[in-house]
Amino acid sequence: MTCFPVPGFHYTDGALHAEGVALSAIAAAVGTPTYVYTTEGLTAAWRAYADAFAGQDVTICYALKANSNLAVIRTLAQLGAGGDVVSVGEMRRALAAGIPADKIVFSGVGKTRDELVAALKAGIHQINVESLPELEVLSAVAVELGVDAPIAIRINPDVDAETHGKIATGRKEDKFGIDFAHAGEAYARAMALPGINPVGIAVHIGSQLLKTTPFRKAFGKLAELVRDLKAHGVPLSRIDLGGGLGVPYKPEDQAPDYPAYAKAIAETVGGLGCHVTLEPGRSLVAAAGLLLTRTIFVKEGLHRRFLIVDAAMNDLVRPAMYEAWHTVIPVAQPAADAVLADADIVGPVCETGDTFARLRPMPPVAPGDLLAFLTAGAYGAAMSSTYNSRPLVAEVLVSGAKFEVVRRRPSFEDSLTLEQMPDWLSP
Ligand SMILES: Cc1ncc(COP(=O)(O)O)c(C=O)c1O
Ligand SMILES: N[C@@H](CCCC[NH3+])C(=O)O
Repeated sequence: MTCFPVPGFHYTDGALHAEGVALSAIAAAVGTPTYVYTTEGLTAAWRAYADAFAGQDVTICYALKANSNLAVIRTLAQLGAGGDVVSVGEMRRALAAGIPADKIVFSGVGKTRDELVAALKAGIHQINVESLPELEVLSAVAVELGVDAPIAIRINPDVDAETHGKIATGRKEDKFGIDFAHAGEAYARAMALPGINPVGIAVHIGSQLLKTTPFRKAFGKLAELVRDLKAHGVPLSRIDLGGGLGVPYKPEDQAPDYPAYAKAIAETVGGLGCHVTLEPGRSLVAAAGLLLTRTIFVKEGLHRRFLIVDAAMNDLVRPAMYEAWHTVIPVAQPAADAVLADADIVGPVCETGDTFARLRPMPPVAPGDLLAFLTAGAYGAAMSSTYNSRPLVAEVLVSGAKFEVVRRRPSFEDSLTLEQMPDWLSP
């Protein structure tokens, strides 16, 4: 899978379409900036997992943090996905979108007592515990509620995921999980505590991994640990291998090899008699979404040509936050012989970091032209904000020739509803 074309997005009759819908029609109806997701893209991403793991006993819990739009979650839930959640808000979204409680895993380094109470009351499949203090609080809460908490302990395997430093999570200096060396101690405590049922073990080494080698390394270490723990009487029956499989963002990026990933899992943890859970986020939703934006101005500077668009870092923060690349293409298909010229593609926010691309070879673009930022379905809308008092970006889901606004753009009045003026400032 390269970043374009991908299932769901294509040029037809010189115009970029999402399935059977012209993106210009969505822009006319909904305005810009708007995220557009395709059912076809979501389904294709799901199928890649289903095909790779056919015949293996694997549950796929979609990591809602990548895109927590209810319609996106429900589309994946209807294909068979469970959910991986990291807050009570995500847990409630998963339930509201139709994911049954017994297919929900709760991850995260800092769950509050209230969140643990909510998770136990909802009767979810598993809580992935990341520290001894969390284990103690969970035990107390479970005893209070009169239930047993099914848990996995997240282990930090000290493996470099070979990804961007800000999204690597499995090195010893990272905040996630319990050190490999303290795993035995953690399980001994879990076995001794009332209300704790230590059924599983978990690992997640990072995000946007394009190679299988770091996974193989981490899963191999985990397998050794599982054998050792089982030999010491820990009743492990579940292994949660997290998410992390990447997607090609740049045309030259090599798409991850799903069969090799499935093989790495089978060959490392396959023979342990444990049920395997995966928590993919990005790889299920990234390619299924694009950010549709309109060019406001074209500014010819002395040193640069700037395409100033109506999307900004508050709508898609990945380039500002991780120097991430998103391929940008015009909605009107450029002529085959169009001459490319370098441009900086920037948003209106008052930060130099509000730059989506520097010196990007682009075909001719005029004010008013629509552009699409590809591979934006993951960590796009989910990380959007209202910085500079810009309304939250709208989201649209397409299915065949139909499209629907699945999150509307808030009005200015909506944006004021959470604020109030103290009496002493009344005129
Ligand atoms: C515990 C956990 N599971 C799953 C994911 C999903 O990762 P990705 O979107 O890279 O598949 C993350 C985010 O990196 C995570 O922290
Ligand atoms: N937000 C990151 C991924 C973080 C993964 C969460 N653990 C991105 O956009 O690439």
